[in-house]
Amino acid sequence: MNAVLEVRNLQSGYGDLRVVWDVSFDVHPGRVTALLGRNGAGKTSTLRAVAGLNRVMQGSVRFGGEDLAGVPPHQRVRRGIAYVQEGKRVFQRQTVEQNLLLGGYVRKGGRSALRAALDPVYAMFPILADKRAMPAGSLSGGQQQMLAIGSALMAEPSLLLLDEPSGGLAPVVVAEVMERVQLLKESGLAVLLVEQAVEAAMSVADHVTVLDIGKVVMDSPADEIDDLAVLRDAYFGRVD
Ligand SMILES: Nc1ncnc2c1ncn2[C@@H]1O[C@H](COP(=O)(O)OP(=O)(O)OP(=O)(O)O)[C@@H](O)[C@H]1O
Repeated sequence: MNAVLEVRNLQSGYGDLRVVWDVSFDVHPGRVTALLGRNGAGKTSTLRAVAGLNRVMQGSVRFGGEDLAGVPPHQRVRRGIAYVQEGKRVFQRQTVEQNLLLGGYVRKGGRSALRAALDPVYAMFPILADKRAMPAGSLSGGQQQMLAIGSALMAEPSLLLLDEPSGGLAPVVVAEVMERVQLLKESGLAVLLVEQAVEAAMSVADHVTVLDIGKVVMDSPADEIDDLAVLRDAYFGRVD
């Protein structure tokens, strides 16, 4: 199947500061591309460029075959790109359901369509249905991460950008979050996953792109990486 997202020779950064120097990868429907690399490698900056929050200085970001140059962030959401930022961005005082409804604000079709969109999200995350009337701030860290993802899904995206969903969570909770990512990809969603937790990312990844200092240092189908030591070499450079 054709790639839904094609990033080619991307250069991007903050103001005039360039931190992404040459990054290319694809994301396909029903597949997870994992963007890995050590702190400061440029992973978040790359996601932000795809979401339209950082300027593309060179290269291109194409979504559904169209170049996104000049398309502002909110229109990218409308076109089907949802971005779950690092650090569980939920509205703490609003209920779970209010958070989800806010996530669907870009949808067309009025109130009834918005409410109907809740059903598949509750089916994917039954804990959110159980806690729908609770303030989001009363949820555990893992549940808040599920809520952040659920809110993004309310916009009915075809591409989900996930920035470090494992951040600050216990390993058993990370495994639960990754199980949901697995289900999402099986439902046909294209997922671009940024992670520090390599093993968690590898549990769902179909393709792996490793960045260092804003450049791709390794690019491989996940099933060709049978030894995580290979990834470690890509992270820290071979000494042999
Ligand atoms: N708002 C900003 N203004 C200027 N420079 C920034 C900004 N945010 C990040 N940077 C710099 O851009 C570089 C890449 O950071 P980025 O956050 O993309 O890396 P990362 O791979 O996502 O790492 P981490 O997991 O630590 O966030 C780093 O050198 C960082 O200091």
